[in-house]
Amino acid sequence: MARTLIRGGLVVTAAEETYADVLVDGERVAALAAPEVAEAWAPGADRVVDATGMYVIPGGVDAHTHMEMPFGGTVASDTFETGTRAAAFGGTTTIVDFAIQQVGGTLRAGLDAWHAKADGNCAIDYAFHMILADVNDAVLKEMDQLVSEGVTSFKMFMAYPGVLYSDDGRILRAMQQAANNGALPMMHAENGIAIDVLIEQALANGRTDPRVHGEVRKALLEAEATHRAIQLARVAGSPLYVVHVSAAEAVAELTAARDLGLNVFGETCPQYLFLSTDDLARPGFEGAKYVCSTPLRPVEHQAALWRGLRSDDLSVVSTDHCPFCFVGQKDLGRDDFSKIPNGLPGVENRMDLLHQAVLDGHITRRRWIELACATPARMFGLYPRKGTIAPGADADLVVYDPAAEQTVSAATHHMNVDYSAYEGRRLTGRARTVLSRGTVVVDDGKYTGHAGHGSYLKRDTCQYLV
Ligand SMILES: NC(=O)NCCC(=O)O
Ligand SMILES: [Zn+2]
Ligand SMILES: [Zn+2]
Repeated sequence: MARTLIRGGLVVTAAEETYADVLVDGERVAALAAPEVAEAWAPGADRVVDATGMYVIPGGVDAHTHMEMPFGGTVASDTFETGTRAAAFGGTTTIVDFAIQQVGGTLRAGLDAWHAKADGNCAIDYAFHMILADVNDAVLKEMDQLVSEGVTSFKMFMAYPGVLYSDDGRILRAMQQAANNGALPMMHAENGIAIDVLIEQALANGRTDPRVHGEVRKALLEAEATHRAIQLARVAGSPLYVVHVSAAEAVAELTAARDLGLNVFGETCPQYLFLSTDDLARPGFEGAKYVCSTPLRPVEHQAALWRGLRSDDLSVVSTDHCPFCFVGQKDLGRDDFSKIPNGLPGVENRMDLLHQAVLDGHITRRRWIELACATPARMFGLYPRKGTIAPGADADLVVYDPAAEQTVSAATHHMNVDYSAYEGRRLTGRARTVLSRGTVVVDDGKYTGHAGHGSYLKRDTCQYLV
């Protein structure tokens, strides 16, 4: 089993920052050691990585991706192979993707289909949540089985009527089941029925361009659904994780719930922190590149999101990576914004954007690691195997250069999509060397991993409950 020594870096975890050498034995971290101890270990090492002037951080855990997701008559453009490779370049070493139940189908069939897409193709480790698209008695029983197989979180949609939507009764029943089997319900909280009325009215008035997507998906309808989801979870006695929170009013609902001591958690995504309705309103059809749901909000909402991230009313930053090419995919909605496939690319950019947030004073360095590595690992039952650097943990490690300058661009990114949502943005900080279970998968800008290195992770239940 190969031994690696990572020498001279500042080890940053959610819990502490310390100068230490990291000893890796095979797939695991063996120890964090003082230089004299590492010195004695070094002759037996197969590889020594010089991390002087660098941070050594846990690999990122992106708990919200959609590789190869079918949506709006097309399929998200990153495969598990291309998407996980891009994630590795960006310092993310674990993804939790969403398997989807077909309406009328079983959870088993949905999960098997996602295993078939991912198996043998991933550059980094991966796990699955399950999307419940058709809750019924049989599905409720199947949920228990999935929990025992390590699929311990279930996403439901209050949005997208006729597609992935669940009504309140179905949501309540699934939450009751989760209250019994330990699973974590996840919610896409937007009032989709009301939004569909506003979409129809906008189109009837000839308003077809991308900016209207942001206008009809109102912040109040995100807040209303967030409130309703929280009350349903209280009635069921289950915890709740609200995905891709974008509106200040929705953060206020989470704050109120958390002030009551409820097991209610919020996630936001880099696009809501760094982009806004100004991007949706770009000239011509450019705004289509920024169509996602929940939508980008006016820039004023960002302050509430940053505040929520500092106060832990928002506990996780995931990407909701769901890329669609501008040419051939986003343009399905050229004459009707409601036909633009929803989703943004970002799995490669998350760690760097959040590091920039550290430099900009929004969050501390340790909070960066907490939001992007430790808490998602805890939330989804992967800790301490993932999300930290400690003896016995998987050696998913990033040697991070905090001074490297980069200009984000589709010309240089590794995601399989023809545009970058952050094109031209200058960032300081970049992953230099990335290890996944002890194997160097990215080395100084070069990919050294391979498809199939990534393993499926069977997850425990949520480790973040109060
Ligand atoms: N978010 C988005 O726009 N697309 C992916 C599906 C979802 O998460 O709702
Ligand atoms: Zn969603
Ligand atoms: Zn999503």
